[in-house]
Amino acid sequence: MEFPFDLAPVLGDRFCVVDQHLRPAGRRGPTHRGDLEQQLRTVIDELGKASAKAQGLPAPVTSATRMEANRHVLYILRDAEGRGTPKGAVIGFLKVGYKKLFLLDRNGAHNEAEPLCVLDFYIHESLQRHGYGRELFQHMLQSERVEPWRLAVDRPSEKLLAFLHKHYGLADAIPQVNNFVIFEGFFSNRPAPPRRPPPKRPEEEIKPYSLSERDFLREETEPPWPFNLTSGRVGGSPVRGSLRPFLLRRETPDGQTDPRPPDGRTDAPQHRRARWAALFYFFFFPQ
Ligand SMILES: CC(=O)SCCNC(=O)CCNC(=O)[C@H](O)C(C)(C)COP(=O)(O)OP(=O)(O)OC[C@H]1O[C@@H](n2cnc3c(N)ncnc32)[C@H](O)[C@@H]1OP(=O)(O)O
Repeated sequence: MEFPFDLAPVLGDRFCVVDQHLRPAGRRGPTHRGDLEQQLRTVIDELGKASAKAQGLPAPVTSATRMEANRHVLYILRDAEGRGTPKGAVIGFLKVGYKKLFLLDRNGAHNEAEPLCVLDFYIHESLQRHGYGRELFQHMLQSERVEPWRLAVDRPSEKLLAFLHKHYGLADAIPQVNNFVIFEGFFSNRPAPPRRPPPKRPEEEIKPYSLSERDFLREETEPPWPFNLTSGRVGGSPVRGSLRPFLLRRETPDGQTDPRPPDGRTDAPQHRRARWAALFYFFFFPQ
């Protein structure tokens, strides 16, 4: 949608956000320039008219005057590359605002709510179905920090219903008695989208396979004396005992079992059991 003036100074950024003060956040230069303000009013009025025409409405629901009278937010998408015209063009707009509404839930119960509402949405006819609507909608969702299923939509057109279904999976409308449409999930505590994974931790030193690590595991599985006497033999249950020869004992050349650990340490199981026994007596029979 083209205008007879350069749109860059009027709208500022490619995504231009306008509230009731009609002063785009990204606009550079002097804040009060009468010609720019007038041009912005023209842009808003013309966009409102084009949207009304596209929807077959008798009068625009968006105009500069209506913007000033309400606390709505207008997201305007500008063709920043100025393709075809050096003055640039407007691709479309999306208007949202909070409204107090009585809304029915799935059980037909009335709920008072103040959701963010989609009030007017338009992409120029020549650019529809090119993904601009989604780009604009997505920008709004991020700026307003709202999930799509928390929105109420004011009398959506067939095109908008198809759009919401396609891009956000919103299809299951909860019937209302007013003109607003809400979707399944509006009242639910649906979880927020998954968080970004935490930053990767710096590489840790890779620990070599070592007996000391294995000792720690073994001591955890074996209770101290006298609680390890239940299996009928000193040293623990048959299950734990079945692993023991491979873990702790070695065959000596004369066929006897060497109770020392394979690394030559003298911290054999019976020594540890003796220490546990001493501790047990110290605590339970201090005299
Ligand atoms: C609360 C309200 O504002 S209600 C009024 C909504 N506005 C209108 O109906 C005005 C006319 N329509 C438009 O301005 C636009 O089509 C919008 C704003 C609804 C969508 O913007 P677009 O840039 O076309 O959307 P985008 O390209 O990101 O997504 C395309 C999808 O939107 C839906 N869609 C867009 N145009 C149409 C269409 N003519 N017929 C059916 N579905 C359509 C479809 O799901 C389409 O996907 P598809 O092409 O695979 O079928």
